[in-house]
Amino acid sequence: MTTRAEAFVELHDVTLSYGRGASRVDALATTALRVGSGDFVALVGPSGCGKSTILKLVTGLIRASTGYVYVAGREVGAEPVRVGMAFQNPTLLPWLTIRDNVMLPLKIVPPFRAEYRAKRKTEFRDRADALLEQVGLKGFADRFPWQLSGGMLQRASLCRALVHDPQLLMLDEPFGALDQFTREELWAILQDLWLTRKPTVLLVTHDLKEAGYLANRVCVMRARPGEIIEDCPVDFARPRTIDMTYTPDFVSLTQRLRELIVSARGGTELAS
Ligand SMILES: Nc1ncnc2c1ncn2[C@@H]1O[C@H](COP(=O)(O)OP(=O)(O)OP(=O)(O)O)[C@@H](O)[C@H]1O
Repeated sequence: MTTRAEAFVELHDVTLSYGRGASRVDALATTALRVGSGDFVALVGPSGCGKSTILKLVTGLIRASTGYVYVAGREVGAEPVRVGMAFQNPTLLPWLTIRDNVMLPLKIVPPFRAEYRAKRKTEFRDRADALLEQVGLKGFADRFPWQLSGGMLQRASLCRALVHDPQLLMLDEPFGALDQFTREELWAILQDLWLTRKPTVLLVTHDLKEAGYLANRVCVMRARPGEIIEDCPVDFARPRTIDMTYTPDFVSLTQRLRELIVSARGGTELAS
């Protein structure tokens, strides 16, 4: 088995094609990506450039056509890695309370599963409640998902993604369905969660301001074939604020990212 020590996540000369023959889609051309432990990397680019494909490769949902994917120094799938995930749709279970939804990974993911059965439920409950308090949902633990707004559901979904202290947090457009004000509130909450826990984060987003606010690096991709065309460091001090997003340096970063995506699309207009 191949091992790799240096980066927490590494795509080493990976290509990925879906399907075969006439229906084959080359989703990723030769791609290299290295993400250090505790780093926060955003993937941005036009629709269909392969952002979600990279997340699927890193979680082991699909296998690279060529090349290797390493997570925690081992080929993906070789060793279980604690992963937390959040998507555009919060996907909470409607028949469980918010607290029980947040505790779900502790019932499923080893080693917590065994500990849960061994009656550490009270401790786990406190852990879920502390997280809910950190994201401003104190007092909502006993409610059901249908009783919460979209922004509150997404906060709960972040708690569920983090409750088992994942080494790797995968976020696929987690705030894409929310209004701008709620989204900005959640950026602050996610930054706070990341600063206190420091998981390695891969964030897929179409929102360049979101990428610049949250990430330490923004990887810009282009489509057909999908590839990373630029890896931009983002050096603004933490904790970042919404005011920072109006500074000239931040505006010029998002402008540059936008120009890269416009040229990657091969056009002069950008829809979003
Ligand atoms: N299961 C599949 N079968 C065939 N083609 C696929 C499959 N999944 C993705 N693709 C194709 O692979 C390419 C990359 O898809 P992917 O979903 O990774 O892009 P993306 O950058 O996440 O797009 P979006 O921003 O629209 O979500 C696209 O051309 C897509 O149509």
